[in-house]
Amino acid sequence: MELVQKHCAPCEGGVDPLSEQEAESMLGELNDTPEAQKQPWAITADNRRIKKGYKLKDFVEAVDLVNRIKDVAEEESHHPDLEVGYGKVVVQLTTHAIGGLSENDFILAAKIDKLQA
Ligand SMILES: C[C@H](O)[C@H](O)[C@H]1CNC2=NC(N)=NC(=O)C2=N1
Repeated sequence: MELVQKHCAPCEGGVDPLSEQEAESMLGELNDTPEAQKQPWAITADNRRIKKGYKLKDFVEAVDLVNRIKDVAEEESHHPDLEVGYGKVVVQLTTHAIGGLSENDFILAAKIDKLQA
């Protein structure tokens, strides 16, 4: 099943974060879409987060995207760290309960990519 069709599973710890190899493999799947061609997601140097910057027309469009991210984050009970500026939204995802990356991060990332106009 594609990442975008899956749903975030509750994660309360007790499992290992994804290994570097597992994370790289999921990143490949996440970036293998038209939405990710312009600007791909990247794994941060500490291997604990994935990150992507979206370019928008202006501040209003950036806040609009944040509002749509809010809805999907609440639906999935998984929440990104967001930085908003004029014409930009930077999204970072990690799974706090395990101190690193889980499949939930990649699922939410795939759903956020679909929100772009
Ligand atoms: C029970 C519920 O799934 C957790 O409290 C969620 C809430 N949102 C979350 N969001 C993110 N990004 N990481 C988490 O570990 C997390 N935990």
